[in-house]
Amino acid sequence: MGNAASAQDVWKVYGTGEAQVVALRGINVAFEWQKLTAIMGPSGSGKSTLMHCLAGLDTVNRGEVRIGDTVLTQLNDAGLTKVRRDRVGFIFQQFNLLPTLTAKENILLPLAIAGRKPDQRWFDKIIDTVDLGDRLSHRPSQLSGGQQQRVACARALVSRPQVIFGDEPTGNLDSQSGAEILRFLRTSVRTFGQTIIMVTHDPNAASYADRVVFLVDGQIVEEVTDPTADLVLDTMRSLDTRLGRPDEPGPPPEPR
Ligand SMILES: Nc1ncnc2c1ncn2[C@@H]1O[C@H](COP(=O)(O)OP(=O)(O)OP(=O)(O)O)[C@@H](O)[C@H]1O
Repeated sequence: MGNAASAQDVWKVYGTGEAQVVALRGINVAFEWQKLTAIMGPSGSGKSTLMHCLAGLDTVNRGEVRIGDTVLTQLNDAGLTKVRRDRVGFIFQQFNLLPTLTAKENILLPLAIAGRKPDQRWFDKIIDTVDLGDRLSHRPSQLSGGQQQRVACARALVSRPQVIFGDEPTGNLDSQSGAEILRFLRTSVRTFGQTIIMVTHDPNAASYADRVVFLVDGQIVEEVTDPTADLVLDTMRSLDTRLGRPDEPGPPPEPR
């Protein structure tokens, strides 16, 4: 059944002339269905850029990005909007909840925007799993950071997207709240068959993943499966002493 998401020879360049930054240099990577995959790498290595390109939040200069069988890089803006609305979910470091809406309204907002009706049984199951039953009528300001992120996780899951993208989903949380979110993400994958791709700086967070891919300077240089935090940490350390920017950066990307 193919892959949940993939990038083939993807290049991303920001700016022009002196200010030009090549953020992605010919990325080839595929993400399996029903797996939790972490993307790691040093600051500035291109993790967020890769995630944004995979999720259709940003365009690429060259190469092909797919969600399922759909080639995102062939879609126009309207097509990309539809993919983002109907087929992917997002969890951000800053939670990104609307302050004037209750937890329940925030969770149901993506469905409301898409004009879809919530499946009550599925909604109840998610609320039960994130343990928010007694907080549904609270506004974000009345919730702790961990509770707000659980609302954001429920919001991402409620529409049953093909892929959920997380950008440092535990980056703003203390270790206990972070662990709750990570356990929840893993449960979503194992129990509900969700596919999740998350960017993280944290070896402990990455250890919850089925697989970790490592970026250095816009290239995928390593990956590990069934990682432990120690293995992730060792791999991160070994990256520091390996591949810097290649002498031959390859053909310059053609602007789209
Ligand atoms: N909008 C932009 N304009 C110009 N350069 C950008 C832009 N966004 C990112 N970059 C550059 O692209 C490179 C990759 O950035 P990106 O944010 O993807 O890295 P990252 O690995 O997610 O970093 P971090 O871990 O610090 O968040 C960096 O050199 C960054 O400065």
